[in-house]
Amino acid sequence: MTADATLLRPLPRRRRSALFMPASNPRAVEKARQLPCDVVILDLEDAVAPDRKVAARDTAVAALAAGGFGGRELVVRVNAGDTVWAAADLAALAAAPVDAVLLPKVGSVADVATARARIGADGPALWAMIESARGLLALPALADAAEGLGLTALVAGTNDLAIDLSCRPDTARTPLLPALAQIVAGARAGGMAALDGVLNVTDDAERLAAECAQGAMWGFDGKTLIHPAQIATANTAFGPDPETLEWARRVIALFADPATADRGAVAMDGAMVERLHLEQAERIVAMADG
Ligand SMILES: CC(C)(COP(=O)(O)OP(=O)(O)OC[C@H]1O[C@@H](n2cnc3c(N)ncnc32)[C@H](O)[C@@H]1OP(=O)(O)O)[C@@H](O)C(=O)NCCC(=O)NCCSC(=O)C[C@H](O)C(=O)O
Ligand SMILES: [Mg+2]
Repeated sequence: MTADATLLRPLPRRRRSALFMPASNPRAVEKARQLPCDVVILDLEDAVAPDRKVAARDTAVAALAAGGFGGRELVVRVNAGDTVWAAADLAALAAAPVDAVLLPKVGSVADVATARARIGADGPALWAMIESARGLLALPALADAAEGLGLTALVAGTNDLAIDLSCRPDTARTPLLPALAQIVAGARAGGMAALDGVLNVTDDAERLAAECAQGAMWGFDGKTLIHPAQIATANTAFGPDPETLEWARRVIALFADPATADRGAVAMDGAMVERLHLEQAERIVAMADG
């Protein structure tokens, strides 16, 4: 790839922190307009009781129309395709001012294709939760179909996944790690973003920091969250640390220097730096700048 071609590639959005909230909770939705999360996810699925589903959908649509979320990316998680609410959820969001619609319990390309048919070819981008064994097995096919279906992000649903796999996660999430790696690989293969699953515990800052660092290490762009108190930790963990940012700025400067600008590979601090690192460095700086 040439340097010019590199510059033509779109930069990804910052998705360090993606806060879920029940769309049926107007207080939480109101609060989200001021919170420092990158993504707001209004939930119509598991956080909403069956008898409040229709009201929650109406509240979500009204909240989107009212706006006031600033630069935060706006996402609505609808009910699963095999539920009585799915078709009406998607119809209500087809022309809504929403950045993406998150589909839970995706187990096949057909699940996404059905949602795309219901919401329309010109409807919002679709995101898919991978939270079952079938979802994991569908990842290569989902990566291949992503562009055609407007599928732009994969989200790990670690609660449902642990139940479906019948595994017993420890605090280090040991039995889930192969699945998390598969989700990141599927997302990258399909040109999609990858978001890590939630931590249900809201009063253990050390555990949250460790889980965010783990998600960042495994390649996720950010983490889905359930409480405002989790946002700052995710923003720090998924943003570049000062050392990485400094490295990136120096790589950019190196390739801008007339003495080395026409080189493919240069030595810096006793290590090889190539043009692929220049692209990486430009992305790191762009993400840090927001
Ligand atoms: C987990 C909670 C039920 C806790 O609620 P609560 O005890 O009321 O929290 P606090 O009293 O500490 O709240 C303090 C203030 O913060 C606001 N708040 C709380 N949570 C949120 C939120 N998520 N977004 C916005 N604002 C929030 C409260 O309103 C308080 O405000 P104030 O009145 O001004 O003091 C609750 O946090 C909650 O409902 N969280 C989200 C639950 C959710 O959306 N779950 C679904 C997504 S996760 C999932 O489904 C997993 C996945 O599918 C998988 O399989 O893994
Ligand atoms: Mg789930």
